[in-house]
Amino acid sequence: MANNSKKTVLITGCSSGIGLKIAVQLAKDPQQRYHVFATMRDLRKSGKLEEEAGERLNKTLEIRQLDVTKEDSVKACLAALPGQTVDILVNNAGVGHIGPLESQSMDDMRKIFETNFFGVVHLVREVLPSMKKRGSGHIVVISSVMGLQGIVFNDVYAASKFAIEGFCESLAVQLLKFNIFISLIEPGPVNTEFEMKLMEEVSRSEFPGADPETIRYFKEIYLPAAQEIFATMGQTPDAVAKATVKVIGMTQPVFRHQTNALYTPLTAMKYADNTGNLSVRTYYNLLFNYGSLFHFSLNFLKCITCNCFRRRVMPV
Ligand SMILES: NC(=O)C1=CN([C@@H]2O[C@H](COP(=O)(O)OP(=O)(O)OC[C@H]3O[C@@H](n4cnc5c(N)ncnc54)[C@H](OP(=O)(O)O)[C@@H]3O)[C@@H](O)[C@H]2O)C=CC1
Ligand SMILES: CC1=C(/C=C/C(C)=C/C=C/C(C)=C/C=O)C(C)(C)CCC1
Repeated sequence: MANNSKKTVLITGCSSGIGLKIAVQLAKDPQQRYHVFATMRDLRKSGKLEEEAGERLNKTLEIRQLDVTKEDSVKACLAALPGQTVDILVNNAGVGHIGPLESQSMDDMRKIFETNFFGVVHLVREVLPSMKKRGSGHIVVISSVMGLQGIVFNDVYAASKFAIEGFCESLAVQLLKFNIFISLIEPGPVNTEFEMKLMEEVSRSEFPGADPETIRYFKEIYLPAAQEIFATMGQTPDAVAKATVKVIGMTQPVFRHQTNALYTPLTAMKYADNTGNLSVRTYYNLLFNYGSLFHFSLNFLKCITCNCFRRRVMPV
């Protein structure tokens, strides 16, 4: 049972990756400020979390079942919490989706939104009344740099993260009146099972409905470049969890936090040029024209922030 002096934290998607690490770091907080309910949709996957929680298991960390796309599961999980209250809600559960748009079914796309958008909306809607009544609360969302800047062949995934950013940006203003904070954590690439799941899906698909030229761009240009980006600038889930735990510990939590400083020049481009052409054309050039020149090494990040590159991308 949660100790009254501790804050109750509910985290979604704790079977692996970022969610698992946030749960463990909060449960091991040196000041013992948190009682963590680490949830997952399939309890058969609890082994890794149990192992990492160690002696904190069933003390400051309890594991519960929760599928964010299932109404009954959400209701049952919240009803079983001590006092049916959540002080800090961490919406981490999410699924990726890549590939040519023409080969994706509408059903596949809806499933991405069911988890990444409606899954969050549903939980927020459920916890809000009691947070408002108590005049306190913190809602954390693991969004993405793709909630700020789209990436080629990630069209629907990026759209789901843009959607949640718009939702939070709108809601945050009203909630401040109730002393409830929202924080969007925006990681760049993170080396978790997320990417492995995508690669596995891609290896099984023959991309029905997509033309050979698009399939070639996806497989021969995008995929190797993306893999190199993960290898060169990918963060560990521990690093993203550490940044999230820091935001959770703030007395006045920030609304946005990008976890990867190497990636910020890429998200900043759209604010540097209102027409949007700078970012669209820079991504185009990085992918199709300068790939071999830059080898997608970290140096390109320095390069795209310099004026000579800007003049080449946008000649007057
Ligand atoms: N990895 C990356 O490069 C980045 C990831 N993110 C975001 O971080 C979050 C965590 O991803 P990450 O740790 O990398 O990936 P993982 O695949 O390791 O973790 C995703 C977690 O979400 C769970 N999940 C998926 N669908 C549901 C559902 N319907 N209900 C409950 N849980 C569900 C998974 O459970 P199960 O094991 O059952 O599938 C898993 O526990 C996601 O929101 C993702 O969009 C943001 C930026 C970059
Ligand atoms: C930066 C960059 C690329 C890839 C970026 C990737 C792959 C980002 C992944 C982010 C993730 C996985 C976020 C999850 O939410 C390209 C298009 C290869 C080329 C141009 C520069």
